This record gives sequence, C-alpha cells and structure tokens, in this order.
Amino acid sequence: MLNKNKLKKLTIKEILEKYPYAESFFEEQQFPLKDKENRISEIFISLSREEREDLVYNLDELLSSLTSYIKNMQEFLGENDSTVGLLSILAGKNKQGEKENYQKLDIKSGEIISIVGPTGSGKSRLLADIEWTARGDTPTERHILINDEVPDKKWRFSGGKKLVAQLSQNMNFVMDLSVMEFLNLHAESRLIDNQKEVVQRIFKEANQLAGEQFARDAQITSLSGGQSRALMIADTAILSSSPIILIDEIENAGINREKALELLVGEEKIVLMATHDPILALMGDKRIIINNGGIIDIIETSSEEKELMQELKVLDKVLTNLREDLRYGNKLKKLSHKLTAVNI
Ligand SMILES: Nc1ncnc2c1ncn2[C@@H]1O[C@H](COP(=O)(O)OP(=O)(O)OP(=O)(O)O)[C@@H](O)[C@H]1O
Repeated sequence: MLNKNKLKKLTIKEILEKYPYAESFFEEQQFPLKDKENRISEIFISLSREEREDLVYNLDELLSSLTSYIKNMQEFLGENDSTVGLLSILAGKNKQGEKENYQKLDIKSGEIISIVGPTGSGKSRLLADIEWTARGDTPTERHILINDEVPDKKWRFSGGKKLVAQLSQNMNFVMDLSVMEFLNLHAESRLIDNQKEVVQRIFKEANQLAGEQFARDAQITSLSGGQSRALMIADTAILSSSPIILIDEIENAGINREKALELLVGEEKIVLMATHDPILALMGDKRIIINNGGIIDIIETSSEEKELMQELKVLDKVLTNLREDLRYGNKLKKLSHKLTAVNI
C-alpha cells in the first residue's frame, strides 16, 4: 500500500516513472523539480526562502497531499488493483462446523491455483469468499487477506472495479459491435495511454488462442463460443484491472487452454481455476482439494506430476485429432497408429 514513508524514499525520477501524473501535482504546487535524482525532502531542504514562501505546504503536508493525489489518480485509472501481490485464505469451517485442515494459504501474483472436488463440495463457495473478501461473515467463516492486511471494504462495493474477474463457461455478447469497436470501447473506458497498441495486442493474442481465426471487423455477436472466450480471455488478461482471475471450467471452450493460462499469468495476475480436467489441474502450481465444504488438502504439483501432464497432453492431442478426423469425414484408424504418430 502506498504511503508517505514509501514516497519519502523515492527520488523524483522514480516517482515520475511510477506515477507520471505526479508531474501535474508538482506543477500545481509550484514545487521546483530541480534535480530529479534527488528525493522530495532533499529538494525541500535546498529551497531558498522565496521558493519556500511560494509553497502552500510544509514537507510533511506535501508528502501527505501527494500520497492522496496519487491514490485518487490510481483509483480513477483503476491502477491500484495491480498492487495485489499476495492473496491469503485463512482457514474456516466445513459444512459440519469442523475447522479446515490448514491454517493459511498464501497465493502470490503470477501463481495458478486449481480447485478440485466433487459436485457440491464448496468450490464456488471458496471463490465467492475470495470475491467477497470474507471476514468470517460467510457460511465458511473464512477470512481473506490482501497483501497480509484485512482488505479495504471498497473491494466489496466498487461497481466496475473488482477484485475478481470471472471467466465462465457460457459467454455471450449481446452488443452489436465489431471486434475492434468493442476493444476500443473497453480500452477507452480504462483511460490507457497506448490504446492503439493495446487493442492490437489483444486482437492478436485472442486470435492465437482461438481455434479458428476471426477478422477485425467481425461482429462480436457472430463469433463462435471458442472465439468469444478467446477474445474475453485476451481482453481480461491485458485490459482488466482485476488482479485475481477466476476461471470456471475452461475445458470445453475450444481454445488453446495452455496459451490462455500463460497469457493470464504473464500479466502477473493470480489465477484460480475450478476444474475437473487433469491437464488443467496439473498446470496449477498448487491444487486445493475441497470436500464437504472445507479445504482438506493443498497439494503442490510435483515434478512427477508435471511429467505426467506431458503424457496427458499426448492423449489429449490424440483425442483432438480424432475429433478433427470425425468432423472432416475421415475414417478412424486404430489408436496404436495414432499414438506412435503423435507429435506434441
Ligand atoms: N463450509 C461451508 N459451510 C456451510 N455451507 C457451505 C460450506 N461450503 C459450501 N457450502 C454450501 O454448500 C453448497 C454447495 O457448495 P458450492 O456450490 O460451492 O459447491 P461446488 O463445489 O461449487 O459445486 P459444483 O461443482 O456443483 O459447482 C452451497 O450452498 C454453499 O454455500
């Protein structure tokens, strides 16, 4: 969390690199940015009496005022969300009211966590606890911490800016827009500087994820299920301000699932994924096992399991090829041929 003590330690150059809009603050305050390699306090001390008289604030007030200014700008731009470096889940109770079998689970940004468990075991409940930043006030009595602190209640009530972005199985567009119009509209609402490049990048990444390519001027309502999902994943990874992405059953989406996860994690987001698919489950760094409403185990994916994942990918490719053969009316051959011919 940004505070004035952190700002105190930064040079002007570092502040402007991190928060470019701070330049207007300094201008408004008529604070002379003499040597950008210096810290605010160093410049303050070096000011002449006349220069000091022009300033409204003393050093401490100046730092506080700059901190609020940056926080407001971050809020406005939806930027501070990206500062979630650590998400922690503190143990609650299962459906019988028994304490869960762990104390605290820390998830760092860039990590993928899969959630597995039978139907009705409480996977959605866990995700809902995270989304609600639970404080012991949900049926599980779990607590959620962000950066090891009790999170601000703003996460619960801010409309457009959410802690968790959800990617669910059924994704239908209802707006009558072309792909580019949709992306530009979203980018504009996020007030980013390099809109053109960002929009191009999302379009390119989405096409790489989609099984079948789509054009810039394609109407979003006419995209296939897989293409819509590819577009939403690329858009969420690159444009969403939510630091945590929750994926519900990505398996049947007809997209390149591995690339999709890489893209999401590459943006330093925390990815939580409820899945029944062993390949996806093993793509996670850890998997949470849920039963009877409680977390019963947290398993780190071992190197042996990562090797197994490679074998599973071979099987997956075989099935994908069989599906392709079926679609194009080819006769299906015995599997032993396919297994030896496969190249992943
Ligand atoms: N620890 C708990 N204490 C009390 N109720 C719980 C607990 N965990 C889950 N529940 C409740 O159990 C029900 C089923 O949980 P949930 O919908 O999260 O299961 P799920 O694993 O997502 O199921 P599915 O795979 O079918 O989507 C919900 O009503 C949920 O609120």
